[in-house]
Amino acid sequence: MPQLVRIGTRASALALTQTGHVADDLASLADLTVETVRVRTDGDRLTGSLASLGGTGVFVTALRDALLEGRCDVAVHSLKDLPTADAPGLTIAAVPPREDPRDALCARDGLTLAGLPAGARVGTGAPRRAAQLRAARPDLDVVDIRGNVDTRLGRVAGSTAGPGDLDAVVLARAGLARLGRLEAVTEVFDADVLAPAPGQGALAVEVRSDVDPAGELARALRALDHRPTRLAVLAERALLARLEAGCAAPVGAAAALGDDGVLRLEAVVVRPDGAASLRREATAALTPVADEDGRADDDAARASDEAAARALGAEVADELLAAGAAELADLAASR
Ligand SMILES: NCc1[nH]cc(CCC(=O)O)c1CC(=O)O
Repeated sequence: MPQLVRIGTRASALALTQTGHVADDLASLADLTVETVRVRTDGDRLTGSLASLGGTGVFVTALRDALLEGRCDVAVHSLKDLPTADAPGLTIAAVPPREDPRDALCARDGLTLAGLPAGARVGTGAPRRAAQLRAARPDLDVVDIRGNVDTRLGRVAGSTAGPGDLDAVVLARAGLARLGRLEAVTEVFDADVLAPAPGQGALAVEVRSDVDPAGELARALRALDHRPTRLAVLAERALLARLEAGCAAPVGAAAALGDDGVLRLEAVVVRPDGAASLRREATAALTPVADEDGRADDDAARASDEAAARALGAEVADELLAAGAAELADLAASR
C-alpha cells in the first residue's frame, strides 16, 4: 500500500499549479499517493487591503495551521512570501529547482522599458519594483496595483481580460511561466536593472518537523530538494533577515551557485523614490561536490555549506547597513 500524503494548497490559480507540480513530483519519487486539500486563508476569505489583514503572512499562516493541526501533511509556499523567521514545529524539507528568478515587463504592443514613452503608466504593488523602475526611468508614472496574476495582466492596454488602463505591468517571470502566460512578457530584467525579491522563483515545501525520516515522504522530499537553489535562497533570505527588512522593503537580491562551487550574491537597496541606491556583491567558496541532480549526500558538507550561505547573506547585509541602507530605504518601516 503506498503511503497517503495530503498536500495543502490555497485555491488561487498560481497556488494550485505550484502545488500540482510538487504533488506530481512527490508521487513520482517514492511510493506515495498524493491527495490535494484546499485551505482557505484569511487572505482569501476576508476582503480589505492586505495591510489591514497584517501583510502577506495571512496566506502562509492558515496553511501552517493546517499542517500543525494535521489537516494536511505537506504545504507548498512561494518562497518569497515566507517570513524569514523559523516556524516552530515545521521544517522546510525541500526547495525544488528554481524557475528563472527574474522580473518581467509585460507591456502593450511588445514595448520594452526603454521603448515606453515618457509618462507611460506602469503598474506594480511592490515597493522594490516601484523604486527600481523609478531609478531606471524617472519619467514613468508608477501606479500601485493589487490582485492576482490574471487581474494584473488584464490591466495592460490591449488585453481583452480587463480594463487595459495601463501601458505595462511588472511581474515575476516564474509565476507567468507556471501559469503558461509567458507570451505576455516583452522584456526580462537582469538584476543590475531590476533585482528580484529574495527567494523569488523558488518554492518551499514544508512539513511537520517530526516527519518519519525513514518513511517514503521524507525520502521523496530529500530527492526533490535542489542544493544550488536551497543555498542561493538561504543567502538571499539571510540578507533580508539581517537587514531586518520585510517583504515590502525596496530590497533586491540575486544569488547563484556556479559550477565551480562559488556562491555569488548581489543585492541592492533602493530609496523608494529611486533617486539613490546602494549595491554590493560578494562570493563564498562552497564544497564543490554535488551530484548531477544537485543533491547533497554528505550531511557535514551540507551543514557547512548552509552556514557559509547564511554568512554570505549577513556579510553583504552588513556592508549595506554600514553604507547607510537602513536610513536610505527606511527599512524599519517596511516590516
Ligand atoms: N507576491 C506575489 C507572488 N508570490 C509569488 C509569485 C510568483 C513568482 C515566484 O514564485 O516568485 C507572485 C507574483 C509576482 O510577484 O508576480
